[in-house]
Amino acid sequence: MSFLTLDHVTHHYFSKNGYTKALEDISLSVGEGEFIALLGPSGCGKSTILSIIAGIMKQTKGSVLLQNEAITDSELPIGYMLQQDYLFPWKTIIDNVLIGPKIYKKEAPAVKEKALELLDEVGLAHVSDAYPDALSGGMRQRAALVRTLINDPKILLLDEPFSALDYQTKLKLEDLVSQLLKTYYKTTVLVTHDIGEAIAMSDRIFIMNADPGSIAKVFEVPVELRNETPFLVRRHPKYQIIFDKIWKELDERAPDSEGAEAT
Ligand SMILES: Nc1ncnc2c1ncn2[C@@H]1O[C@H](COP(=O)(O)OP(=O)(O)OP(=O)(O)O)[C@@H](O)[C@H]1O
Repeated sequence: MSFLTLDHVTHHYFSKNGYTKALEDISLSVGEGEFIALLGPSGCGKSTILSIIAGIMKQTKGSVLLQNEAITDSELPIGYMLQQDYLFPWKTIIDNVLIGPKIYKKEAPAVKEKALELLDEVGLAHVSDAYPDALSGGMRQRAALVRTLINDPKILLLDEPFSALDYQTKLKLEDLVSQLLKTYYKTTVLVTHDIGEAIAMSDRIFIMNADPGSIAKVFEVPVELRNETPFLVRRHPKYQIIFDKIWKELDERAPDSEGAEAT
């Protein structure tokens, strides 16, 4: 059964520069606990999809359903993790993590205990009383992840969350995030430009067309890869096969590709 459904979603932007058809008839469904990735050329509407799922903006046409019902904002069903961590510099890590429960009046000793437990799981227990500027980029992103998870979102939206990190930190964080999301059985939509990251973390990968944004192709990541950690996926013999197929699909869609010019 579908947990998250986009049903014939179309979105048009109207601005002083005119009118942009950002998304055209997007239909996709994500199962509970499934991890999907959206890959596609710049401007194909990946972030627009996330904003619509998050309820930050309303689609022009179509519907977004959670367990077959329209999403309401009453119970914090969506968690968002972005390239920037947006931690408040004047608050300690634990207080940053507890912002959601505070806003939603769900502060309780048990929630703080859970927050400390999650910080421990991501290796940040020792800096719970530190301020964000004392932490490295990778540590800050881990804190941002805990800040999202403490609200127990039904869906997690990851918008290029590792793209500002150095390569080694990024690989380590992919492993940690992947393991944590599997443990908590979170349904996740990742937007990335990194094919390797999409393969390493996802169950299925949606390749998008631009102008207007639409789903071009869906790749299922082989089950043998899904059972590995993201770091080890990259060493699996099947990794290069799926990487090459996705590369070819994206290359055909790149604005300066020979394939695109030939059509
Ligand atoms: N606020 C806006 N007003 C007008 N047009 C917009 C707005 N936001 C996005 N667009 C346009 O909608 C289309 C989709 O944009 P979107 O940012 O969702 O793409 P994307 O795939 O996330 O791009 P990138 O990979 O570069 O982040 C683009 O043509 C973009 O120029």
